[in-house]
Amino acid sequence: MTPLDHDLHQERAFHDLCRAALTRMADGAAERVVTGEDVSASGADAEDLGYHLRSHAKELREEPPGPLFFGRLDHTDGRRHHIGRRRVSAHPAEPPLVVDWRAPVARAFYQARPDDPQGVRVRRRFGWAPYSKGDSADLTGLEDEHLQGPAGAAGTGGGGGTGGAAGEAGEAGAAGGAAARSGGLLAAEIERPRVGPMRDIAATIQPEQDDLVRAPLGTSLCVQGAPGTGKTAVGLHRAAYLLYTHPGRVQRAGLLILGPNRAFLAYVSEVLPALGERDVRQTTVDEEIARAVGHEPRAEDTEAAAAVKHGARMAAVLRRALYARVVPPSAELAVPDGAYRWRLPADELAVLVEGVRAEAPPYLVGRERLRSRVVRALRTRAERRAGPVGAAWERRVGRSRPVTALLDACWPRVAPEQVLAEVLADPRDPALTGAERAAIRWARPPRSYRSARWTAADLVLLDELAGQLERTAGYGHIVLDEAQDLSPMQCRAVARRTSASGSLTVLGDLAQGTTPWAARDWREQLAHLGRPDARITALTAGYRVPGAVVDLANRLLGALGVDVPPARSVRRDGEVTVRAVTGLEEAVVDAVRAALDREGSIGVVVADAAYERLRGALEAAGVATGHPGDVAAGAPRVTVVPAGLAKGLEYDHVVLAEPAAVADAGPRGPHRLYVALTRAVSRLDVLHTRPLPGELGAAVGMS
Ligand SMILES: Nc1ncnc2c1ncn2[C@@H]1O[C@H](COP(=O)(O)OP(=O)(O)OP(=O)(O)O)[C@@H](O)[C@H]1O
Repeated sequence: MTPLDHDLHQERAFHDLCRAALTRMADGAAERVVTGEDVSASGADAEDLGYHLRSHAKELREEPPGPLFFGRLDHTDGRRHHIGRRRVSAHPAEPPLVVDWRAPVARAFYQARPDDPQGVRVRRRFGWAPYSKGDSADLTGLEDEHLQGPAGAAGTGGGGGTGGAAGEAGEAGAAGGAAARSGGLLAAEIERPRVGPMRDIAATIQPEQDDLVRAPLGTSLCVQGAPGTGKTAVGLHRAAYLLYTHPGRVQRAGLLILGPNRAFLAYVSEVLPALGERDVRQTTVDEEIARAVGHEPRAEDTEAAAAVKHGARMAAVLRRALYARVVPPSAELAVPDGAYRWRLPADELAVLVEGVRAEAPPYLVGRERLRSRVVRALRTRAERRAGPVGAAWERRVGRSRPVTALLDACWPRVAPEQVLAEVLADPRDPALTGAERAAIRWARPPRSYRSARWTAADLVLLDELAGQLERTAGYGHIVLDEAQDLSPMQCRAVARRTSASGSLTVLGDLAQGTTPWAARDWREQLAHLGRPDARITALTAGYRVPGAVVDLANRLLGALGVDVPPARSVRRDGEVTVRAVTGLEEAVVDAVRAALDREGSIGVVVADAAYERLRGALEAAGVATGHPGDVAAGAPRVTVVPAGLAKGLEYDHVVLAEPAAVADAGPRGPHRLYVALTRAVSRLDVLHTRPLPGELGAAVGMS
């Protein structure tokens, strides 16, 4: 038996031990569900404890069948830790057999280097055969990196990793990235073909990513990351890390993941459950807003109207419209009280109204504040004449008809819909130009605000008004993906949902901004997000896109009008072909047929307007196609993706049909083309009948 066989044998036996321990943990948790419900003191405790035990037992039962560890640390002091996606222990009181990757002791797995070994002698990575539900995990290889010790330098022991990739450790990849340097198993994982939904990267998080994942809870971060640098992965792993590290605080305060669209959310939906976190809300900004305001968009804005409505000035416009109904009283207030009648003159009331208005509280808080100031003034008068009064008196006077009538006149209750309907029926705010007012003015105002048909941008404005009326309940932490695409008004909606002590993880790429209002500067966007001082970090090492594709995409950067560092790929593989063709449909069908001969997913990225035509051509040729984000088992391998939906998605093989049509679609067309070009994990086929758009044509000409 070779030393490698011996090690593999031992690790397999250890894995069997862990598997048995996990089964016992699941059985034990199930048993505690029963006893926990019996022994609790009160019904409420039993319910609470029962809930926690039940979800723990369920979690353990639902533990995916995959490998229970992916790494091992041998420390110089003799300690040894296996590291996996969740803690496994033979007994709760004993040290764990497998340490959760989020535990402080696991950090060195991601951060230790030969020049900073952090007490680690050997870092071991494991290679596992691909597995699916119902299979037991099969250990096929391992790879040791000696960070210190007799050899004194990094190198491999073992070998025989997944896909025969081990044994290449120490080789510096084209980009010289940490991943490329540190071995075959890591490179094999990064270059693995994509099938089904996005997977977690707990086994291969890179040091610069780990720094972001483990940043303290109170730190708001902004990650400017080139395509495929792992922004989304970092955001999701950070969410899992925060839930593990501060379970009480984060769960109580709430954690929210916001992504760009449903297809994207479907693609990433499996990552958190695979990391043991099943109860995190993942939604889009638009859906979150629609849910909060209780409306669906039922009308469309013109481009000009949407641009005005999404602009930052609308916050003040709405505020002015809302506060226009706060007016000084026209007469004195007189409140009957038994034999007395307490009075406050109009000028004194006007001072109270102005005082509250100047404090700028949320509108409805202001109304109540005015009520209590009025009552306090009445109380002073009453006590001067009739002696002390108590809380019951204050409550009675505060709710009396004259006081409520005064409030209704000076600081009336109002619904967000009412204010917005007034603004859109007759926009007058001087902060808007005549053209802007004309753009948002309703052509045919509805009879009542209740029957208004709101647009998507209107919902954002309703949400803004709701936030001006009452403080919005905030989350403890929000992970916001593709944040460059949010308008100032959408940013404000996110800011409102972050509690005062809460924090944000803002992920995005200014070069991938495709909405008309996409940000060009992070500091500005962060100010709209209410976190102007958030730490901005750039990620440039790309784990998705092969070097050849990155080089091509980087040539477009100059034309995108944003200042971002170019990406570099840590991948050693990848192919790009650019072909002028005469019939686009036939060329796409041929390219897809050829791609189907190889492993992995295939995305046909097309201009939005060409979606039906090219999808029809593929179906007519007998090629089954799926929808973006359809990651269910058995979904077709080929997806036709309108460029407008391509954001955040990835496919092994991308066929990009007619880049000029993608680039021509609106002022942000070149940014869309940049997104489309950077979806390929292994191979990119560019097919064109029209001349390639400027920068791309020049890049191809040069290469
Ligand atoms: N450390 C890593 N190890 C293995 N795979 C990684 C690592 N980091 C990122 N990846 C993979 O690279 C791909 C791109 O990651 P991700 O989607 O998070 O990037 P992104 O920066 O959000 O990209 P984009 O801006 O283009 O949407 C994913 O398949 C992800 O799993």
